[in-house]
Amino acid sequence: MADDDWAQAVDAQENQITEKVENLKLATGQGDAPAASPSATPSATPSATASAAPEGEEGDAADLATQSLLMKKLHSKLVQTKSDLEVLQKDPNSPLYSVKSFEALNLKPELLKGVYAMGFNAPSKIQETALPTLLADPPSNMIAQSQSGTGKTAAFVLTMLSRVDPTRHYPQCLCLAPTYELALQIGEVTQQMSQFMQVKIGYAVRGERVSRGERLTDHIIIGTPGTVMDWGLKFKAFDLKKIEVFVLDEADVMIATQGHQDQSVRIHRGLRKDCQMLLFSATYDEPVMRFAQAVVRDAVVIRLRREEESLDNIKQFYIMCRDQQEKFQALSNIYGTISIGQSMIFCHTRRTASWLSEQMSKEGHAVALLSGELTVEQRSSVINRFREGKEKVLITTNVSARGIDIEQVTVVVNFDLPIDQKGNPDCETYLHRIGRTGRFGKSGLAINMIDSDRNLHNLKKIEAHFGKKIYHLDAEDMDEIEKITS
Ligand SMILES: Nc1ncnc2c1ncn2[C@@H]1O[C@H](COP(=O)(O)OP(=O)(O)OP(=O)(O)O)[C@@H](O)[C@H]1O
Repeated sequence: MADDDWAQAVDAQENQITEKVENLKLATGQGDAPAASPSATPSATPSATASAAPEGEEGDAADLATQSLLMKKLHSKLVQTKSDLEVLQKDPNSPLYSVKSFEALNLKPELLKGVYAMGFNAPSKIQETALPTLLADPPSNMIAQSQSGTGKTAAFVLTMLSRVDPTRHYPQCLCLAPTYELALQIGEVTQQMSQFMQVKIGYAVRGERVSRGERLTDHIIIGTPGTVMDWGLKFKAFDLKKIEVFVLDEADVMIATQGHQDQSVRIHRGLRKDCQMLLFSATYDEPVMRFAQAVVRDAVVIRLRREEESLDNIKQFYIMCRDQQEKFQALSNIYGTISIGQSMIFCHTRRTASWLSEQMSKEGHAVALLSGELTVEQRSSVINRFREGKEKVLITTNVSARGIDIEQVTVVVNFDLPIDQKGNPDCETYLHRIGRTGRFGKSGLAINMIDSDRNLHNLKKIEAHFGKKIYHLDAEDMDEIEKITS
């Protein structure tokens, strides 16, 4: 949809629902705005406690945001990738620069010092190509996509900090994130990187207020769309026309969050045409691209492909069972017969996952349970313990484990097959769950527990989809079980 169409649609919607939205805003907790209070002022660092995922079992917008936050917290190190970088620019003939060092970017010395203080020695793969373009003059717009942990946040924070003028005391950079917690994470990175600069960061998130007539003196505003819209458009606490860099982070999560698209487009319309617009996303599909095109014109597009997952090094089996109890029995036989390093077991619901974890613990297995009712902090601690090998078995639902990479896992058990909302086999999730067990030349093992004709039918569909045989395994036959690892 063209920018103007978007704008018209947004206006029409705005006229119809202004009042309803006001009411809704007060009612929703997720990353949105309180009404302005006449007295309070925004503090520099609001305290945050990450919330647990909502009750629903499969992913909704809030859950996507929780996943993103978890990823951010887990990535204490850069994800190194060998995958290809794809660059699309308006003028394919214009030269593309790439840098191998931060010095080559001619950063302000105090910013360079901050980058090194964070332990960054050299730019990551996406930063090598993105940063020269991001920092060049006149500024270019950019759409950048790459998986979590590859250095996107650091790239746009560096861009904001290199463009900000700390001697001018008004907001010059604006960064939108889908939730309160994600905004705070970006703020933390900004604070660290600017530790040798005199830069003030303001958080336009729920719980932070501006008083009527107040003019913000922060240099960088990081916030959620609803609050930013209120501060910028309704209360005029800062001038959108003075923003030099506008960042939309987590575009894919943003899209899934009700109302954020419209609010972002409205904020965008208040900016100057020559404001540098940047959009970052971990995925790059139709809705993300439509959103991107609505807010970022003539952008250089940089994409880092995800490393391919394949089933080539993975032996796949299925076991027929009558019911859940029998599935557990079969699992017990397998764990009792072959020596398994670390394994992940996927269940369809939280209830099954916690039941199974209880049963396995009773049998003496060191089991970790990763489940949706844990807070982000608790989840990242479960994952870190498992990574360190403190537990050998990680039992989880699909939602809780989405996108989590644990390289040392060699066995994946589908206690329940992955299915989509219509009950059809979810081949992509199947590949994603087990594809990582056979990476880097290691051989992996995938075991599927089947307890109905429907499941068997789904399994056959998965088999046909990938063109890779899934062998039947008799869980009562110990000799046969022993052979699966040979
Ligand atoms: N050039 C670099 N050298 C070393 N570490 C880096 C570099 N750039 C980023 N990192 C670190 O790598 C981790 C991931 O970086 P970053 O958060 O920027 O990635 P991201 O792609 O934005 O991930 P997410 O989408 O989860 O936010 C962070 O711990 C960050 O401090």
